[in-house]
Amino acid sequence: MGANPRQMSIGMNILGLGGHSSAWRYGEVDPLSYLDIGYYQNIARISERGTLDAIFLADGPALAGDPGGGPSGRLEPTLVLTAIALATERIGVIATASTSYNDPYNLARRLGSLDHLSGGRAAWNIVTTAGDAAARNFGLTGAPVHDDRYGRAEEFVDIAVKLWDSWEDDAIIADRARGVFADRAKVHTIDHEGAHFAVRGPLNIPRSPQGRPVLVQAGSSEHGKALAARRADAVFTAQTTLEDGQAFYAEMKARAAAFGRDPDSLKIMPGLSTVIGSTEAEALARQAELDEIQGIEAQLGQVAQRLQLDRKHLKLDEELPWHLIGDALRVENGSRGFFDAQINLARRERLTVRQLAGRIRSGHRLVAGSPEQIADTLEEWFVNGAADGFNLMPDMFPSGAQVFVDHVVPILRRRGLFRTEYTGPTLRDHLGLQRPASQYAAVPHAVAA
Ligand SMILES: Cc1cc2nc3c(=O)[nH]c(=O)nc-3n(C[C@H](O)[C@H](O)[C@H](O)COP(=O)(O)O)c2cc1C
Repeated sequence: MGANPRQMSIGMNILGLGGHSSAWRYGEVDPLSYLDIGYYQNIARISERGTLDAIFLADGPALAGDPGGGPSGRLEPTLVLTAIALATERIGVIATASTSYNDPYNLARRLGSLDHLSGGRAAWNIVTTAGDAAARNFGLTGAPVHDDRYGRAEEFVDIAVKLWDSWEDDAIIADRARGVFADRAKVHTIDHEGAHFAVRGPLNIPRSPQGRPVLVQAGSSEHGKALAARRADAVFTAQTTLEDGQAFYAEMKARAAAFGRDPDSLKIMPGLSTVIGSTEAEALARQAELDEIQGIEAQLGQVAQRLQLDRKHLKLDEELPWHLIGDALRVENGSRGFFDAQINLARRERLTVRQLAGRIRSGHRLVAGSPEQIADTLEEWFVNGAADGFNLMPDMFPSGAQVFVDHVVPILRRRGLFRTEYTGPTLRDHLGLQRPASQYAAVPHAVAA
């Protein structure tokens, strides 16, 4: 019997009412659905019916964008994902949370609790949060500089892992007769003293069913890649061309190996924005209708924001103002990952601003096509060393998730590229990741009574 064929992982990224910023105007759901837990639970049930790996929620502790232009706020992810976990049985739940605007003990506790409540299906998408809007909600005048954000993030993640490990797997005894609930020698203080934090521990909940929540990292700068290579189980990334995807994939696998890790223990999951029709023509018509509703001005505003350019410098049918696009310093306040992905695409293909706006949606590669064409592009990246899986951003919910599950998943299954059923209860099972042991196992160091 040969080894199980390599199969892709697929996440469903519920971005508001859809990846297209005008989804709310299309009328498929009430514009306030992004505040209705039933809306999220419905998409999660559809995605679980398609045996997807996880529901993913992006996040930032600030109102993202113009409140007048559309539903730009977000409910707090761990609360939404708890309700999703209780409405589903297998699908994973990935919560984005910032290392810049949280503290390690409370966040480790919140995510550890989600992992317990979901039966081992939780993950943390680690971000450092670019932009001044969030900073100003926490007493700062602007975002901490990129290097400092990541210095804090590295220490933050190490503390969270120590806290999740602070109860060994066999710490719980629960012997009613003898009145012994846990083995004190297997519940450890972590005694962390670092540049940014001092945390004694232990965590006030035992180790979770999958050992620890899965760690996802989103951010493709040098610092982002270094953190992912050392610590992450998966990387959510934003490459827009197969070549860039292959280069990033090879680099990340090599970086993980350089930390002594099995390269397969780090899953590379590029984002993909989709518009799916029964034919390519139908998909393109749907995209054109949404773009028409949105208007080119709003699309240009998104390009300008991601490239940290003033809108007035963008000329619709000309190339980007290359003389204004500097080097890494320009993304001090943005995301290097998104910046590079768009610049590389525009430069390589000499795209006009209008063409670039039509190729990118929610910061990611946009493909509009039939179910076969969507399956083809997923297969192309998966078999050609550019992805272990994908984080999907359909143009609109719930129809965008429904059509993927009903028409693309069956094709992927027929091609042997995707599971037909869940083979285990935890998110680590879905992603093919090992269950990590506690770093304190067999360490003679008991918590002070
Ligand atoms: C694919 C991808 C997804 C991201 N999602 C978020 C998010 O949900 N919230 C957030 O604050 N930052 C998000 N970011 C930005 C970074 O995680 C983070 O804010 C960081 O400052 C910039 O990352 P980078 O410069 O390493 O790319 C994302 C970045 C990438 C590449």
